[in-house]
Amino acid sequence: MKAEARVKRNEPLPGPRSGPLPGPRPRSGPLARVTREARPFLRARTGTVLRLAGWSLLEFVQTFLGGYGVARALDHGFLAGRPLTGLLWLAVAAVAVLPAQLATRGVFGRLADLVEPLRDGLVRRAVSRALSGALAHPADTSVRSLSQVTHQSEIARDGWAGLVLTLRSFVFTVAGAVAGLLALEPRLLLIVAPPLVLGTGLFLATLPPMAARQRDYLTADETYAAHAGRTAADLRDLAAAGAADRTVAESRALADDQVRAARSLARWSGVRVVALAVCGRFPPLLLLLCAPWLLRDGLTPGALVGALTYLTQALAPAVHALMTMLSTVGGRLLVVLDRFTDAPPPPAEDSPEPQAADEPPPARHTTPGATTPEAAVPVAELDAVTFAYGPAALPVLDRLSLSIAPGEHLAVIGPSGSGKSTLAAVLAGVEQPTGGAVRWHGRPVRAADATSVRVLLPQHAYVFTGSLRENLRYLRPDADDRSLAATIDALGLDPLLTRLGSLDALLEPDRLSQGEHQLIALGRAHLAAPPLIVLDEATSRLDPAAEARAERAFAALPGALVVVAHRLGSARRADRILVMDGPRTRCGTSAELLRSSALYRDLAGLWEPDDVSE
Ligand SMILES: Nc1ncnc2c1ncn2[C@@H]1O[C@H](COP(=O)(O)OP(=O)(O)OP(=O)(O)O)[C@@H](O)[C@H]1O
Repeated sequence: MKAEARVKRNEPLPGPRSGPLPGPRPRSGPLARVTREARPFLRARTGTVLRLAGWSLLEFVQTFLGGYGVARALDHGFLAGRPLTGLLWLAVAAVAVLPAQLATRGVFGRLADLVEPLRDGLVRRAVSRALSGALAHPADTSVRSLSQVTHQSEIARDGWAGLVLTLRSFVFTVAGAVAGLLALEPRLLLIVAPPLVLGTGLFLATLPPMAARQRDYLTADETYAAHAGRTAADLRDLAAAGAADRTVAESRALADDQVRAARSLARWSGVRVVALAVCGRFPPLLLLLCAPWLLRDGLTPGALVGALTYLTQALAPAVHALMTMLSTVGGRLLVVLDRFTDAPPPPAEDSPEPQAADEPPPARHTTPGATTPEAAVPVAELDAVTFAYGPAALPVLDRLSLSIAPGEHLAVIGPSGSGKSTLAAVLAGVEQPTGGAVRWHGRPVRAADATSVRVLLPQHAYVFTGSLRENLRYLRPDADDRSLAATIDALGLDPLLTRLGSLDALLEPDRLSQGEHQLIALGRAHLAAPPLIVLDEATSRLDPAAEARAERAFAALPGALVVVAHRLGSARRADRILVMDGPRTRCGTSAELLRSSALYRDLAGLWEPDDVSE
């Protein structure tokens, strides 16, 4: 069933074939991709486009009469000594505004037929993709799909509506102005056309690179945000694993990428401003410069003023509106539409099958409580430790004393908020106690000893882009292949290794399940084999059998193991159990706790029977 549900890489998205932007993602720029995919959408709506054009003709008439009326009012009216005729022509120019208002109503009526199908198609596509993604990546939650169904499809709809309105208005205004200039004096076109064509050409030339830069910028921004989010979530693990420097270097490189992308975008924006100036400001300037020569050569003053009316009242605002629209909303629209043309994510291989945990627990290297000189010194010790998250806060740990022998396996249990994670952090030296003392090997905790004495693994596992070998050897760079193989075998990492192909194949954290993240982090700690390992929900994404296997693998190491446990089975595997219960906190074997701790009796009764079975 699983194999059937897979989605092939670059397979066309399921969903409406006639909907907008169908098909796989070709290897071209975002503008070319979106244009190619938009063509069939527009072709299917030729009738709507023609009706929009029909209404827009009224805008053509308004523009044409705006300049022509002024020219005639001057030449045939006021300058010819016929003020009434002049006023009549001005009235014609003014009345032409009324049908244009009618056009606006008609245009808005038709607009919905062009805009809503786009939105519906995008939503259908995003939902299809989310469903395919969910089948291919059952463990993933797709924030992107949610954003596409809601936010991004709305941006696309609004952007598309704005673009249609502006583009339509631009085309008919320019056509009206050109027709007016031709009617007044064709030579006028020769003067204003070159800067118009040059500016428009320059502007159009900036579209593809701007679109690509905009996408680069967005990608750099998203990559940085994703990295920052992961870093924040894994902060404790990063600190515990001594990966701070590496993380800072990665963040810096990503921030540099972002700055580079922003600079490049800004450079192209500069070119666009120049295009706007050439297109909008140069034509009236040129016309004024040529005015003396034109007037001497027979151009009437009315035609000159009419031409200036076209350039300043119609052309310049239309060019400005179009360029502003394209560079703001247009850019966003392009990027959003391009995202919808993305191929669905490649399928995850089948997750590793849960490992059977039927092998007997391996022999322990060190017996807790043994009387060797080494065992006499606890690997970690809390001496009347008090810890509060602020001067006025109630202490989470209140004069807690605890001693962990080398090789001992301790499980920590308790209700939510009872302080299990806090204890793990204090024990691992990540948090400093407000009172009492924490000692490792009988000595006060020193930051310098951190990674050599203990590894703390919280729920969010730290996995970086690189090979499996690099990830596993992170805390022990000199580990040889035999040790690596032993760790892989002990933790059940073989299915992942088989899928990757080799220890040196590139491992991309985003393509791994959360369980695989945890297995890699566990493998790293296992290979390092420090004197103390603290697992704080570090196996929460593993099934009970894989969790049991991991805990047995750690228990087989010579170091001590402290596990914040959420299953009774996990607690029962330990040599001792610490029940966090405020002033009634108790520590002992399961049999002892059944007698001494009411909370343990309750928890043991509440936990599922199959938790105990393995
Ligand atoms: N960074 C923090 N700042 C302030 N209070 C905190 C902080 N972290 C934990 N606490 C509080 O300290 C108490 C103990 O939290 P802790 O996370 O150690 O409990 P827990 O037993 O591990 O809980 P859970 O099983 O839900 O993870 C809780 O009341 C919690 O709200």
